[in-house]
This record gives sequence, C-alpha cells and structure tokens, in this order.
Amino acid sequence: MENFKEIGLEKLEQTFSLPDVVSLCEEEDSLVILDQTQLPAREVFLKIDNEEELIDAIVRLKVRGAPAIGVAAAAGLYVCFARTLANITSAQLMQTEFQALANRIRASRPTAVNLSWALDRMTVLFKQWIAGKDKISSTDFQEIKTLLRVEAVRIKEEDIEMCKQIAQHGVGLIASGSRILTHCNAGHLAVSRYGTALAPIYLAQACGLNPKVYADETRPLLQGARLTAYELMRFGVDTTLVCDNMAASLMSQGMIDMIMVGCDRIAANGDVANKIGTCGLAVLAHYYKIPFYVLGPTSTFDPHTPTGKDIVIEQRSASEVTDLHYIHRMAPEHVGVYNPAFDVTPAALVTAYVTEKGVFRQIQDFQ
Ligand SMILES: CSC[C@H]1O[C@H](OP(=O)(O)O)[C@H](O)[C@@H]1O
Repeated sequence: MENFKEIGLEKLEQTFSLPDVVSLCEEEDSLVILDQTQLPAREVFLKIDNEEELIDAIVRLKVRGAPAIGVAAAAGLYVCFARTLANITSAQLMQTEFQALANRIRASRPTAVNLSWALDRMTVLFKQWIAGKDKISSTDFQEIKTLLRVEAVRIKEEDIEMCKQIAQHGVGLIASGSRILTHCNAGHLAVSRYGTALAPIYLAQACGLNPKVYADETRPLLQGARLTAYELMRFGVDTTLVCDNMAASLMSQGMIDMIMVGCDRIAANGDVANKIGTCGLAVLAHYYKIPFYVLGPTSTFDPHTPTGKDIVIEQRSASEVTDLHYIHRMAPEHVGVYNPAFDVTPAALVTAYVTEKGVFRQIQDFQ
C-alpha cells in the first residue's frame, strides 16, 4: 500500500496546478495572496506590503483557512515589520513596534489557533534575537529581516509537508469510488498546498480511486460552492454541489460513505471548532452511522483551551447573511448539482404531530 501511495503522491505533486494562495515576493519584500473573494470567477493576486492591507485581507477572507491564515500572518508580519525599520532608533523601540504589530494582526480573527500559533513562533524568534541588545545598527536590521523571512518561509514549507502527510494518512480511509461529503473549504485554498480535509481526496484521485465528492455550499460565504467545487474540479475530481440543507437527504438515501472536514481549533478535550454547520453534519453522521473525520495539522491543536466551550467563536457581520455576497457566478461552470424538491424525515425524528384534532406524539393516536 505504501508504494501505491508514494506513486500517487508523486503524481499529485507533478500534476497539481493550483497557484499557492500565499507567497513571499522576496525581491520586493511583499506578500502576494490569491484574493479568494474573487473566486471562482477571477483569479486575482494582491500584493500586500502594509498592515492595513494585511489585516483587511484576513478579516474579509481574501486569505482564509486556519493554516493559510497562519502562513499569511507570519509572512505579513515579516513584510510589515521590515517597513518599520526605517523609523527604528533603538532596541526598545524595535521590540515595542514588533509586539504591537504582531498583536494587531493577532486580533484580526479569533477562532483559528494557527494565526496566533504562527505569530508566536515569529515572536519567540524575535525575542531570542533581540535579548540583551540595546543599540541597533543597519547590520542588525538585515540580520533580523533574514531571520524572520526564513522563519516565515519555513512555516509555509512545514505546512505543505503536513498536508502531504495528512493526505497519506487520510487516503487509507478512502476506497475506490468513495462518496465523501465535505463542508466549507479545507482544501488547497485553506492551506499552503493540497489542503487538510481535501488532501486525501486529491491523493485518492491521483491513485485512481475516483472519489466522488458532495460539496456543501456552506452559507453564508459559500466557501464550498465558490472554493471547494472550484479547486476539486480543477483537479478533475467528480464533484457535486449541494445546498447545506440537503445533507440529511443524501445520508438518508445511503449516498454518503464518509464526511471529511477541516478544523480551526481543537480544544484539549478534543472538541473541534470548524465552520458553522459542521456540528450539524456530525449529528446527522451519528444518526446515520456515517464516519465523520476531522483533518488538520497539529498546529490546530490547542492544549491551553480546555474544552470547546472555551473557544472564542468569531461573530461576523449581519450583511453576510442578509446580502448575497459575490454578485458574480458562485460556482464553476458545468459543476454537477443535486437539487431535490423534497426529502423524507423518519418518524423517529418527529417529536409530535400537530393537527386540528390536537397534538399527538404517535401517528396511531389520532387515526
Ligand atoms: C484547513 S482549515 C479550513 C477551515 O477554515 C475555514 O474557515 P474560514 O473559511 O472562515 O477561514 C473552515 O472552518 C475550514 O474548515
């Protein structure tokens, strides 16, 4: 089996053509991101070289997905900090500026632990370097820039490796033709490359297992319709777009073999914070006895948060629900669509029947 996976992984690496969502442009000391609010209609790359643009990109999900947010925050911290050096006249001022900048980036989105995890890694490195310094020279500026840039690149490279490992571990769960329900986007567009929940699917595809994915559209921002369907179809994966309210219909008809989702923060007791709607899928999966898999890098595990109740859940603007964002097409051309007009709810799930004859817990009671 290992050889099977290795051959598949080699094919995946050779044939995967989606552009990275976060890259460092070294010659210009700037961050380049793929603006995910423009997908699937347009692939627009944004050059980011200041704090306002970086924070706006994270807050508005131009770059999104727990690992990708961490990689962008680390690279963005390096880029923005490098631009402050011209005004730095002492080690104390440098430390103050660095910490304040890191804290403002950290505050952009609270739930995904990877954001603070990546910033902590950069901060530990910076503090080790500046310890004991009082005077600062231009040589120091170059040295700290190199250290931070190397660390930001390392965080991205490690993320890619973790996604490949997740793919290899996860592909063992997938049989030929497995029908997999996904939620939101935990694919290439949420990480440095390949994905977490989608990584095993890409590897399964490369191994010739032909997985069939049912992608939840994932209201309100439609990461499933706009992003998951887009990237899976780019790789030739059999993809069917479903509305979020269709999951039970699919499962009740035996059309789903497993559910694979990403994660934003895993508490010490194993509770998982992930895109809204994930818990509902887990309940349905439990009821229909369908395996429910959470996939993500260990950087998403947070031992300092005891339980899911202690995870800060980001509250976003009402307009995301009231307005249909992204007025251009919300899903790729030719994507398969499942759109039944009705579904069947098992009697066991009906708490009571309310009729002109009264309220009854059993259908037999009023016949
Ligand atoms: C691989 S982590 C992806 C994770 O992040 C998404 O949230 P958002 O689109 O708001 O960044 C969603 O929870 C995914 O499962």
